[in-house]
Amino acid sequence: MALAYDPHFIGSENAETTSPSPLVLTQDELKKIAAYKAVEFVKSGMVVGLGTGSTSKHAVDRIGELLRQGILTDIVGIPTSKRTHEQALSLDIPLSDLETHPVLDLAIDGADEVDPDMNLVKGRGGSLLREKMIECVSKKFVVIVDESKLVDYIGGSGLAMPVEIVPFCWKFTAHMLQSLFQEADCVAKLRTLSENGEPYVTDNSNYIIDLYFKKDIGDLKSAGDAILRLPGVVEHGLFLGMATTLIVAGKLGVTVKNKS
Ligand SMILES: O=C[C@H](O)[C@H](O)[C@H](O)COP(=O)(O)O
Repeated sequence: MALAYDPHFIGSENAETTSPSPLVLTQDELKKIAAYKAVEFVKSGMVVGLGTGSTSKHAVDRIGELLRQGILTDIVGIPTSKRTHEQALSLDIPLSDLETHPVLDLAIDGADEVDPDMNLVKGRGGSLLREKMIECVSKKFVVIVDESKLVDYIGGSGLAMPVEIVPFCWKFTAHMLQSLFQEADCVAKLRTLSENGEPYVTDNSNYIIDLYFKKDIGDLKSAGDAILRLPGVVEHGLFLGMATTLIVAGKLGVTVKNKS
């Protein structure tokens, strides 16, 4: 049986706290706990980047709830995807964009992988470009994950590292990407829709190539730079040195780690 969410379960910053109950929390409950903890960083009057994905969804819901209760006021949200835009609209969160607010006070978002230096892989939900544009101009970027997202090294989950590319001659770009990481035994795959096998199209009308590595890709900055040098590439899902705070919810409690 899953435990009902208890906001008082969360402990203080930089401290590991234990759950008052031996019952096992579901992964979604852990995501919610991390998200609610992150929303404690949101103060009235802030411009806040609203992330995308199943973890961020809880944070956006919570911001909407606190606005409705009048606990938060004068919040401006900058959504990182069309999906989050719709969610925020449904919650009456006032929205704006980077052209009006080129600097954000805070952004909260999930991640697909987090390494010990707080480098991230993002974009398995398809929203990496808008996320990166918004999160790289946020004074504080709070990353929220359940403990399953922690890896020893980037690529360590064996799951995809997404790259957003233009649709024009996508097979060529996929081939170039795969060739770039031959030494890591990379396989590049076009992301497709499970329903009909058609290419997945991002909010920016692009495609996504998912890179799978069998070996460590080595220096992450060099890897990211090499990807960006390929002309058909728009952006990649490596978010290096961007996270300022990491909130991890695990079976034993919540950890808040700040960038050193
Ligand atoms: O494109 C999706 C985003 O980068 C998500 O933040 C990331 O995939 C994590 O998503 P979730 O919280 O659903 O695991």
